[in-house]
Amino acid sequence: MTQVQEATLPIILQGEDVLAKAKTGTGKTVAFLLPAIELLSTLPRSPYINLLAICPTRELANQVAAEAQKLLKYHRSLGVQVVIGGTRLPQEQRRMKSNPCQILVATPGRLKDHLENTPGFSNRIKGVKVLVLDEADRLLDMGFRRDIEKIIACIPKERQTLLFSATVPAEVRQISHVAMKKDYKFINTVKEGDEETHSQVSQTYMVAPLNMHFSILYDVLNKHVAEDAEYKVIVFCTTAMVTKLLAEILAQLKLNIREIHSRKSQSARTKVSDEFRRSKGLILVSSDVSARGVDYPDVTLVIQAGLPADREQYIHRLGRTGRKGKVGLGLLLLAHWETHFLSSVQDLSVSEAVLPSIGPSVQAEVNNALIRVEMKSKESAYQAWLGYYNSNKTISRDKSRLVRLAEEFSQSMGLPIPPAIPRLILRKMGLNNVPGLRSI
Ligand SMILES: Nc1ncnc2c1ncn2[C@@H]1O[C@H](COP(=O)(O)OP(=O)(O)OP(=O)(O)O)[C@@H](O)[C@H]1O
Repeated sequence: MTQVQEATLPIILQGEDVLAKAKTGTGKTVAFLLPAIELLSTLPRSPYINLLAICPTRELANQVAAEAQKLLKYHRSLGVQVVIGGTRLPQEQRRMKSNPCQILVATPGRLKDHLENTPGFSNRIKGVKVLVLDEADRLLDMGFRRDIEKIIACIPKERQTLLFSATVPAEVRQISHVAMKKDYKFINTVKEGDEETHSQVSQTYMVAPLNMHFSILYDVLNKHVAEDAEYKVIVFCTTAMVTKLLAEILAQLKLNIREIHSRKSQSARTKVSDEFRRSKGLILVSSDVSARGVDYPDVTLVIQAGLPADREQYIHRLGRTGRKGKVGLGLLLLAHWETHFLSSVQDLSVSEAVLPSIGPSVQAEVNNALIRVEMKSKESAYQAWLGYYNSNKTISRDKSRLVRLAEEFSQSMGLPIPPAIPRLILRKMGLNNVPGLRSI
């Protein structure tokens, strides 16, 4: 057993509610599935759902269901099903009807959909004995909280609840009563004074002007690919559309690129995710859909380009490497005006790396690649970039500066004039009438 499994197993088996914090890649999934399955194996067979596990992303839900499937090898009478957004609802409804399983793994939106639209589902869910919130802090933050509260209102109060994450900010402990009994047990396997990240992962950051970022990324990736024949890299970007843009640029530069984000169809996401799990010699350019929980073995390098949403997201993204005690590398690439983020990770061992000197040939290659990338991708990336930084409290305070920075980003894509943005979108972002932005 891993440390978190050893620490939580006896307590969960006693029927207690548990909030557990353990570093990334240390086996939290088995830690909640194993005792939950043990409990289920003692229940009489019924058409009810007895274990409900909720995950913040579709890839993670698929992975947790696959892990459960493995653990059910010696419990043939138990079954697991997964319900996630982006797939056909009627298909899931038919599957649940023809083969009602006791274990359901779900993403919050689709689960709510079934509660509202699938006949008999709200009754089946009344059988829940164990509720798991995987990546609990994410599920309880503002983006998901309402859905989670609605779902919790539909399942029995008399149940066991398990919350797991690698990060448990103080606010999460305060609001955990939303899901758990007051006398829940908090199990923290990250020792006092120890970092929340792994010491075998070397963390560095670089600070450079935006117009150098694409060249730096290309240079760093090129060197890494040359140094490690078994390379397997994830490059995290701020938004889906910036992810798409970077994937297109790097693919033009002949790197072996795959792309994953919320604007891809779910079948494309699943295909890329499965391929990346199995393969080496690949670079996955990703939005935060891969930030948490997904277990891709042997990732050699994690790059975070631009400001991470917060400290927690930084830790989870970095945690895609260095899993199960393996070594790994992490690089955070920021512009000068993003360096305030560094204070939120100052207790982690993140050290500054020297900027690579970018030769004229690399610069020329990147410029050529930028010319070949479609205008539409650049326009969408610019708009998404503006939206992302506009939602960042520190940066959006000064709107005229925000517009200037967005113009820098646009120039870094080789555009002499920033693209125009639909008026409605500017209004939604609260940026209508801000000088320097063009609207259509
Ligand atoms: N007892 C064990 N011995 C060996 N390997 C294990 C053990 N338990 C789990 N694993 C494996 O360790 C890997 C990481 O586990 P898992 O994905 O559950 O980590 P995690 O702690 O949930 O990570 P994250 O915080 O990123 O979600 C998986 O490949 C899993 O199969």
